[in-house]
Amino acid sequence: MNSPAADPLIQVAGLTKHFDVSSGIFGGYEFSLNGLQFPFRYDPEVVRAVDDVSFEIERGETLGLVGESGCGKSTLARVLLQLLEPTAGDIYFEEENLAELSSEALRQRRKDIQIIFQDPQSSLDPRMKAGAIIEEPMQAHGMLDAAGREERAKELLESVGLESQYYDRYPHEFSGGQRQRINLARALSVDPEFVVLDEPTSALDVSVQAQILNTLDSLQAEFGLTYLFISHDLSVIRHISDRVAVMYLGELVEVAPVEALFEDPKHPYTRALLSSIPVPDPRNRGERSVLEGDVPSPINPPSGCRFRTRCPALIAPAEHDLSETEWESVRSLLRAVSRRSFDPDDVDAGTLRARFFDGPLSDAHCEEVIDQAINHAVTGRWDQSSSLLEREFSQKSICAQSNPSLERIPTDRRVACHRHHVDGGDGTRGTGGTM
Ligand SMILES: Nc1ncnc2c1ncn2[C@@H]1O[C@H](COP(=O)(O)OP(=O)(O)OP(=O)(O)O)[C@@H](O)[C@H]1O
Repeated sequence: MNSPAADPLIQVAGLTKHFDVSSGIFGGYEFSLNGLQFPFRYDPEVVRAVDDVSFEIERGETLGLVGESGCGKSTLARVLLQLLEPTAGDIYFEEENLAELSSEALRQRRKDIQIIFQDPQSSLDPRMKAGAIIEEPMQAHGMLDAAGREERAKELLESVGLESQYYDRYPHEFSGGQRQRINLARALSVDPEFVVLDEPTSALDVSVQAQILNTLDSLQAEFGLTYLFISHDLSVIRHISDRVAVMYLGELVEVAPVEALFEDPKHPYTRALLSSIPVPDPRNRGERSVLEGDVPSPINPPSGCRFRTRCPALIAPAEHDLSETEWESVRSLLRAVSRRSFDPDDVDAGTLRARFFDGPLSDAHCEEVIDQAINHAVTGRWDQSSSLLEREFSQKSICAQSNPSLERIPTDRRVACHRHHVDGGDGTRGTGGTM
């Protein structure tokens, strides 16, 4: 961590979770018999779900965690909750390293960390009444006697916006929003310090969502709770968070106070995410999204910056002598070829070139490469075209050569982007234009 938080409740250092998904019973192993190599080699396939993630959560704050589906948010939450063992890294709770606790101390600590899942239905046992559901964790931790637990369960029902007489009702007698409130009461029953909310409102109607978010706000104040709020819904994240961590392909790319992040996103991925929020303007019907292409596989993520294959701000290779406008045109061609976004039957080399470039490039080598790449593309040789562009341009960019770490930039945030790790930190130095 670059700089410790004022009063961190949770500190996460270099947290990593990889899943071995090698197929077959011998997946992940290489055989050798009497020094001879087995004729088949099974390369381990590893999903890099969470990779070297470090952050802290201050006591009493809500840290929002946002990112596209599959970027590792839920895995991170499960590792934090000790539901999954980390591959590497440490989690400190009130400065205690959870990995170093005895099993009894860890059992006690588990009480302090609770989770609320997305689907309020499946997490409630249909055969149990609300009261018993809320009391179950207290019983497991030996808290209070039966009468004390009942009293506490009834108080909690009221704290979460229900009525104490609901104590004897079964889950099917409640609406989706009410069931999520019962989950909240159950999580709060053991008096936790930290609650992970994993898409807690995604399965609910919009009007119910807002009510639950308001309840979460008041519960935080009443019980002094610290939240990690996971969502892919940026408007929910903006409503609830004090700070926001943006995750892409297993890594954190930006961590910033909520308003700073929404008003002035620094990482190109954050910018792309924010610009894909639908604009509620009837004249502007386009749901503008600059998030082009698919998320690469976490089994084989791109070298260097993992966002570089979709990044509209890829930095020009230092060895090329291109103007900003020229590099922008090269970048557009790179993205168009990798997305195969034109039909080779409908376009000849001259027309395609004119779509991206005003005239010949000032760098003779680049000019030659672009010519070849365009010729490959218009004859349907997509792979040759994209590997040539990848080799001559993308791979030579610093973005492909080293993975930018999450560094504090001269504002109030941390960003993992080479563009911001330069003097001034405004991300505009060097060839490549502004983002
Ligand atoms: N048990 C597992 N075994 C193998 N791969 C897994 C396992 N759990 C998650 N993954 C993979 O890890 C990556 C991260 O998944 P995760 O569910 O953490 O992402 P997420 O951001 O929470 O996505 P979503 O918003 O869709 O829930 C994905 O590629 C997923 O397929």
